[in-house]
Amino acid sequence: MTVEPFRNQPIETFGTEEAKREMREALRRVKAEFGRHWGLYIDGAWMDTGEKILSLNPSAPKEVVGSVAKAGRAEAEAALEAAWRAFRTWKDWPQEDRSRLLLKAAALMKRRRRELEAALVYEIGKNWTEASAEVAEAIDFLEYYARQALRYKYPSVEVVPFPGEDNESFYIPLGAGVVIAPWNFPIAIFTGMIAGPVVVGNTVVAKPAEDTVVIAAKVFEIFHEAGFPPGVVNLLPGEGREVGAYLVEHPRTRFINFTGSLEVGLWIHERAAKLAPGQKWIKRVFLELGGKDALIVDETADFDAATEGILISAYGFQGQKCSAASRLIVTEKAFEPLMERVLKRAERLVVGPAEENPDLGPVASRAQEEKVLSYIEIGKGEGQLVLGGERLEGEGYFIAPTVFTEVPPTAKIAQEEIFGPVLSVIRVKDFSEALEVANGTVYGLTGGVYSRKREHLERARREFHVGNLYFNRKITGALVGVQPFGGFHLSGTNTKAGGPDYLLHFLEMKTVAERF
Ligand SMILES: NC(=O)c1ccc[n+]([C@@H]2O[C@H](COP(=O)([O-])OP(=O)(O)OC[C@H]3O[C@@H](n4cnc5c(N)ncnc54)[C@H](O)[C@@H]3O)[C@@H](O)[C@H]2O)c1
Ligand SMILES: N[C@@H](CCC=O)C(=O)O
Repeated sequence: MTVEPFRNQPIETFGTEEAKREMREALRRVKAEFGRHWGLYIDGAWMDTGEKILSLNPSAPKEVVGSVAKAGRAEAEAALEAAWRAFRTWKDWPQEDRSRLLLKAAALMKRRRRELEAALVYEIGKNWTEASAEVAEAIDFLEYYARQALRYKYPSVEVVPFPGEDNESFYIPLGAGVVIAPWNFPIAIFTGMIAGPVVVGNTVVAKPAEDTVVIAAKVFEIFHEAGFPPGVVNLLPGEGREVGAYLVEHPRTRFINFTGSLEVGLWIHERAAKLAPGQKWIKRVFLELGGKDALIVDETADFDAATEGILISAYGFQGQKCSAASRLIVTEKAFEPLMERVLKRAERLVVGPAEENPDLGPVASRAQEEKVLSYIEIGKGEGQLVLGGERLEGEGYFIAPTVFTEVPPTAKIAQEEIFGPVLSVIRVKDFSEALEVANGTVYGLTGGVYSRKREHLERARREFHVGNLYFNRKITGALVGVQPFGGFHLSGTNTKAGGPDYLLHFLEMKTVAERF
């Protein structure tokens, strides 16, 4: 098999008239299919159930983007059964052939790129560039894991020779596992969490988040067209607490690949550790969870560059990224010049319906809106509200970019993940205190430093304890293969998605020794 070296997909910023025209056309086409219904996808076939999950447009929640059949326990059983049946043969496919299927899926995704971007705009409220970056990431996961998997081809492990014996060790897949995904990267994370285990010979039952079932169905149209054998990938939309929990506790679930909140992640960790009757393995559990990510700016920083990095990190996709900057830690001498710039730029940010490509679209759902507004109320008692702090006019879930200053490091809005367009600014006396505050939460996902002082950057490299640390740039938008992604502490098990070790999580090593 010959493949070109991996290269990241370009992200469209819609600067040209042609790109804008293409996107408007894609939005028109996706809107024309509003209300369409998809089934579950089990054992290579689409099937319906009596119940539906409706997907709403958060910019205009009266609009139904589409619906997907809702799975219950019977469908979960059927999907797991199909996945185990498929595993019997899929595990023995030559690695090149499995990789080729991912490359085919990537090619199909590229052909449908604008349509998928438009679906993200309507289903979850991403602006055009955020949508483009996410579809690019989904394609990257397919392309990257297809190539990485070739490293584990039989017999790939070097062992020390021993006289009179033939010793070999090789990797084998685990079995049928469950993928449970969040709504905030409903194509990239969803695709990546499926593609990784599957390409090395596992099979998967995938449960998308309830708010993003349409984009999940489109991913499965692509898997179907790519030609995955029946049962290798199965789509099981349903309620997390019902069908998700059922799959987590099921004795035939071999591994759980979860991305989502700390609360649900810890619950899964606990439940998956319990041996169910008939279960004969210890489930492998991967949990990629939340963040309370901090950007530090010191007095030597380029304040203009820092301002741009802060705004995109704090407000990109309305702050609904696990990597988002939700804390800004500023040294005393940097405070005034920096905050003057940040507030001047932030108050000019445009909030509106995602299809109009504003700086910020709506937050994802009514539940998100309520959660963010409740944190804003808490913040009013903890810091000084200097920008935003309110819901904006309009049908959609629009929240103004919000800034609180003089926030104590121990405040709730400086400790808990808000997952919205809210920035808590903490003033510190010097860089040492900045690092101490930055490390002072239960999370450890992303972080960043704006400084021109080499000593500060090197100190942060050693002492700022996060999985993804960025200097003099935004702290979001890790690129597949370039910045393997995952965090420390309660941010999760740090699988480093899009990194060279990711696929190993879904393999185990077998050793065979033969005495001659
Ligand atoms: N670390 C990362 O890479 C990363 C990436 C994206 C999002 N996140 C985190 O995800 C969170 C936002 O996503 P969310 O609101 O969809 O998270 P969530 O935990 O509410 O839901 C995630 C998924 O879990 C399912 N679920 C809910 N309860 C369940 C249960 N009891 N058993 C099994 N499944 C269950 C949901 O239906 C959904 O599919 C944020 O905390 C964010 O930081 C982390
Ligand atoms: N990997 C994404 C964040 C995913 C979590 O929401 C980033 O790097 O910004």
